[in-house]
Amino acid sequence: MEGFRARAPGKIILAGEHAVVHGSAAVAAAIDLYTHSSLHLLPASEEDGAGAVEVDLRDTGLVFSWPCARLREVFGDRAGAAVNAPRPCSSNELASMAKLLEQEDIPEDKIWLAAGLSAFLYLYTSILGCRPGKAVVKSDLPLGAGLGSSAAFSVSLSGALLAAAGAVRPQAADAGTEWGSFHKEDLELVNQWAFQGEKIIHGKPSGIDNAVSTFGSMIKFKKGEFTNLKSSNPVKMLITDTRVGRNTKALVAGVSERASRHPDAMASVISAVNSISEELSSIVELAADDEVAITAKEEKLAELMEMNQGLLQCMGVSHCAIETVLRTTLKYNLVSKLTGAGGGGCVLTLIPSLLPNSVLEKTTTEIESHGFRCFQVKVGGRGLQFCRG
Ligand SMILES: Nc1ncnc2c1ncn2[C@@H]1O[C@H](COP(=O)(O)OP(=O)(O)O)[C@@H](O)[C@H]1O
Ligand SMILES: C[C@@](O)(CCOP(=O)(O)O)CC(=O)O
Ligand SMILES: [Mg+2]
Repeated sequence: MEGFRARAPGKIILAGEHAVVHGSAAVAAAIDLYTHSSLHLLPASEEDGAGAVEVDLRDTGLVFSWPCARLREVFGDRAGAAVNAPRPCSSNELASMAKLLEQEDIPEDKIWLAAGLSAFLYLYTSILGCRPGKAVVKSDLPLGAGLGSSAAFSVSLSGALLAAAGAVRPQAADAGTEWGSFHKEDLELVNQWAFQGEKIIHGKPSGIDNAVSTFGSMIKFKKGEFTNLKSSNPVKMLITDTRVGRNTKALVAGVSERASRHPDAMASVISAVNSISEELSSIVELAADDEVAITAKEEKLAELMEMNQGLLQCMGVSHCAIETVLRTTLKYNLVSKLTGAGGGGCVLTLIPSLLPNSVLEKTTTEIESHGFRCFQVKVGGRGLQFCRG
């Protein structure tokens, strides 16, 4: 039985989250934590309508399965309908999926999974129709913590599903690895489908998370368009997961509500964030080849991150756990900002290249004494990759 495996990275947002939903520029980079999706198509049974679509969500320990006949009742038989023309999920389809999922007895403490399951069902049936198959999803990322697990989920699933449908052609594996990529136009198709999945999970996504998860690297993103940033010096970040659960859809909606209550003030906040992202993106690309130049560059990045954090607070998306991390790192002269939707989740701390290891260790120990979890990631790596098996 042939298998299709895809992995897509999570991301950090260095500047511009939330404001990017309202048209501002933002800067994001892929990180070396991945969501893996694998897919096996099962032979269609002779008896029409037999077989099932199953998804095993390893991070939650839950497996869901729907008879193909039941899926045909909900979605119709749209096999191969418009694989090359991604289209949004209609409100009728969303309502039908919600009804289908009501019968699943999702545990109350995992009810947030319903959004991911709807995205799965929509992507699966849109790309492959209602034919039997089994998908397994597993992630290195904390889910719902600001590191783009929803985009990595939609991108890796779209990659595996489109490869199984024969709509994209995987390239040969890179030397020394089992992973290869896709041609640029294939990545664009994956990205468009993944955006439809993000819409189901986020409500009103900007598209930055699925773009960086698909294409990798570090990007400046504005109104659906993006450019690659060539960072000549590595950007080192400490990530703190506050472990405070939150939901991107609710936070994005909260910022929009604040914007409709205070349109002029919020327009100024969004415009200030745009200037910060534009300046940050040009600083990232500056070539700094001695210690003095590197330090000057890092000081500017830190100051911009600090200003961005202040504006995120203005938008109402900080949290007391985030503020605790900010206060702790400030004691060691280090600057932090939330990343992703905020309201809990993860915080970034810029690690200057000359920072003594002992200071980094002390900072980490003190942050973790509050019950938070710290880790480091590689920034700006590959996007979606694929292998068979
Ligand atoms: N590996 C996964 N397994 C199941 N659902 C997932 C997975 N990754 C993401 N999701 C879905 O995405 C949602 C989290 O997305 P979101 O609130 O945008 O946070 P983030 O993208 O920052 O992790 C989860 O509630 C779930 O519905
Ligand atoms: C808040 C936002 O800018 C980023 C959300 O990222 P995450 O889902 O919290 O990883 C929303 C978006 O751009 O779609
Ligand atoms: Mg998300």
